[in-house]
Amino acid sequence: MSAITVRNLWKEYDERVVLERINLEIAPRSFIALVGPSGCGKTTFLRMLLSEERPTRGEILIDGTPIAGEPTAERGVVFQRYSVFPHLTVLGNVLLSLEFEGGGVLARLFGGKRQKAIQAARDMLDCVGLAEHEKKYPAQLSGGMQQRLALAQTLIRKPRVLLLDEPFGALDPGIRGDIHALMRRLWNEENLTVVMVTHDLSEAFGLATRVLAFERPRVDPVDGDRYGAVIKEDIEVWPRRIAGQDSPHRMPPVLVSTAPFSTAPGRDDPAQAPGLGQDDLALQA
Ligand SMILES: Nc1ncnc2c1ncn2[C@@H]1O[C@H](COP(=O)(O)OP(=O)(O)OP(=O)(O)O)[C@@H](O)[C@H]1O
Repeated sequence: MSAITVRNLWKEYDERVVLERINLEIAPRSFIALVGPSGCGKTTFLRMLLSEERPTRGEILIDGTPIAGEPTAERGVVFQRYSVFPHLTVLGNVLLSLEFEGGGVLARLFGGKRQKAIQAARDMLDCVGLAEHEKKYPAQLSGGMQQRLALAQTLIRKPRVLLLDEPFGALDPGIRGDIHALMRRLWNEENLTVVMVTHDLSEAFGLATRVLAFERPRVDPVDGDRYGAVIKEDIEVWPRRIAGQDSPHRMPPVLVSTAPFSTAPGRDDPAQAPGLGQDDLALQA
């Protein structure tokens, strides 16, 4: 389960109303796309789901329980900017995520636990198509590969809710097709409810089960900050997509890449394999 309930949510910054009267029921394993004009509050909404921002009014519940006041492992996030650590290898980045989960930045895994963690990290890298690149550093990866690494870092912690803030916005169209296929597969295979902010309508309709459009319905000509955005449109994508039953051939061909997810060398491949890093915790087992 990972149903999200949003009740009468408002967000104001000083006198500025950004969002108002947001009411929403998100079913478990939905894939929600948030679209809308720049500045209408999409990222602010996502940050409230993550607890990086607090609502001015209203509440957010996951499975009927109000969300914790700070980010927790049940909610994972991937941003447009690459969030990987440049001085760690691919494997080191994923393993560090598990070590953080163990209890903050000072946590360390030892012995059998560490071996298990390394195996789990390798399995996750295999899942996102980076198994052959575990010894490389982020600078040696393409943009698409770095975003796959960011996804692996987040998913290794087994979040129930995955929050994506324009995660593929910086990728060129060919690579986006590959990572869309990966995203579709992860949503189908993992037990995830996904909320994704995007400016790309074809991405929204190509991946999501439901598209929510935020917009300011009222404008005060004297006080532009008086009214916030609301959910103006709430569109269920048709034919209906169901997690675990979705397959690329059911989707409108114009909206999605039909290219199968591939780990073969090519445009999304890095240059060279580097040596091992002395400071990489993953490789000190
Ligand atoms: N910490 C903050 N303090 C004050 N104002 C903020 C803060 N964070 C966001 N805002 C304002 O809230 C509004 C909504 O911002 P937000 O980033 O959520 O919009 P968005 O829809 O995600 O925009 P974009 O599509 O351009 O990323 C903007 O006017 C922004 O300036």
